[in-house]
Amino acid sequence: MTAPRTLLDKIYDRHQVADLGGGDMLMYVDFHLVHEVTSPQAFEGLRQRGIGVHAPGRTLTVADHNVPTLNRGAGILDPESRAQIEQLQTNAAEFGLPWIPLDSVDQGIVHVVGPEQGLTLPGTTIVCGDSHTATHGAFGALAFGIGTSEVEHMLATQTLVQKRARSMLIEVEGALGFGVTPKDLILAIIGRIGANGATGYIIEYAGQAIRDLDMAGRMTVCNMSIEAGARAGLIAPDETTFAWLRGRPHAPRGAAFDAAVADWRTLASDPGATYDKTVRIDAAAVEPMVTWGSSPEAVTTIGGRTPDVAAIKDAGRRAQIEQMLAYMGLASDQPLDGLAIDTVFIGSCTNGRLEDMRAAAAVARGRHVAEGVRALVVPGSGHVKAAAEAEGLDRVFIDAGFEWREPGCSMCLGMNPDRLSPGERCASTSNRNFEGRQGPGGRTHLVSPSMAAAAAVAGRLVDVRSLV
Ligand SMILES: CC(C)[C@H](C(=O)O)[C@@H](O)C(=O)O
Ligand code: SF4
Repeated sequence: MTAPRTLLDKIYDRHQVADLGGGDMLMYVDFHLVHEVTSPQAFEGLRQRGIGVHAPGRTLTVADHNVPTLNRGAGILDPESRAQIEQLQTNAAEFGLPWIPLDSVDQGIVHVVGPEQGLTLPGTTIVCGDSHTATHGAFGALAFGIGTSEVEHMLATQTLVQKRARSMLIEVEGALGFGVTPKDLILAIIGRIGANGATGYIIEYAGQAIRDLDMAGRMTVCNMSIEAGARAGLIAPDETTFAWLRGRPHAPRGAAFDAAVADWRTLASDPGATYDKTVRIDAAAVEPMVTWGSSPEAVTTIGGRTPDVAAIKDAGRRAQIEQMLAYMGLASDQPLDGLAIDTVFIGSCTNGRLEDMRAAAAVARGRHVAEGVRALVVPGSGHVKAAAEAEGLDRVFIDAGFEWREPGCSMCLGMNPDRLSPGERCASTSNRNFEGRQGPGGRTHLVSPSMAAAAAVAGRLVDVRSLV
């Protein structure tokens, strides 16, 4: 009898091409997603070496970070952004790779596009020159971000040198309470284990609360694995996964789909499989969360307060927290509920899916954005946008005073025109609150889509549960 294996072990075993010794393996990678930011030097490297792309059919190029979300027909005004996107398009043409044009309904944030197209499949390996590639782990795919030199190695060989990561099981038992979302769950997990809590690990999320999540929720959770330091996050594929994938453009079809499902069912971790570390979370204890600092671990419940600086014994830690509070324009021991905000951003690869749009629209419906607040809703892809519009969500948002934009990374990070001004305070559904992330001097509070919509209508951070 073979020893019980985890989902991660099974994916490693299926993809190991060669044992390189010293704990390293050469890993076959099934799919490579490529965006405009981390690929230019990789293509240049191939050009200099006079080599092509090994598996063009297992590669997809799409621009997302630098794309404008308004007046796209007018072209890209910023010369650097324009050059970067044109370069990706040129590279795709030169190396014979599929490219999604900016005006295609298929365009969107790479981590929304991959699953939507059925390119993200259980048991596969997926990489992208982007840290939030962890998103795809929601399907039981081993998906992780790589650096530009690895992008070049991938393009040339469809393989990577990898060390087997340590495994961490995060078991979330029970059910999430009313008004509590997958975003709150992952923020609570990061608050609990810390921004480096999973460094060196790949997390498998399991337990009733995880099984109960829809695919959008699972993607939200896996997306932020990297914010806990993990290389990747994984969730065992189940009926929810299979139903979501059926009929997707690149998923297997007909009998091949059924055969694939039979195989995918074998991927779940075996009973008795062991992990290097286990963390248990009680779902019922999770509340709507909001970050107060410039690290995702600087998080508390909406009813919570900023840390009481005087009570922090460790001088280094105290200095760090004082620095974060100063950047955020917050005092020690200050309540978060009621804090006035200037801007709201609903979107990103964390929360830019149809289910997120619906959650935000449910709060926005029949209400209005508070005086003086700028509120952006940015669907994660053209398909999310079209599906939301088919349900009339665009009207709900527009009638409520939100701006309804074209898909892209948008205000998740300041690489395109959607930015915060210095000192501006934003309730954001994105995944990082680092200093300057949404624009120099911008102050980011990470929240769920419903909490972001609640902040927009109230003009301040507020417990969404008090609005319903
Ligand atoms: C630009 C890209 C390399 C970066 C990443 O790796 O994640 C970005 O997507 C981000 O979210 O910070
Ligand atoms: S939406 Fe944000 S986190 Fe996701 S890929 Fe774009 S910049 Fe990175």
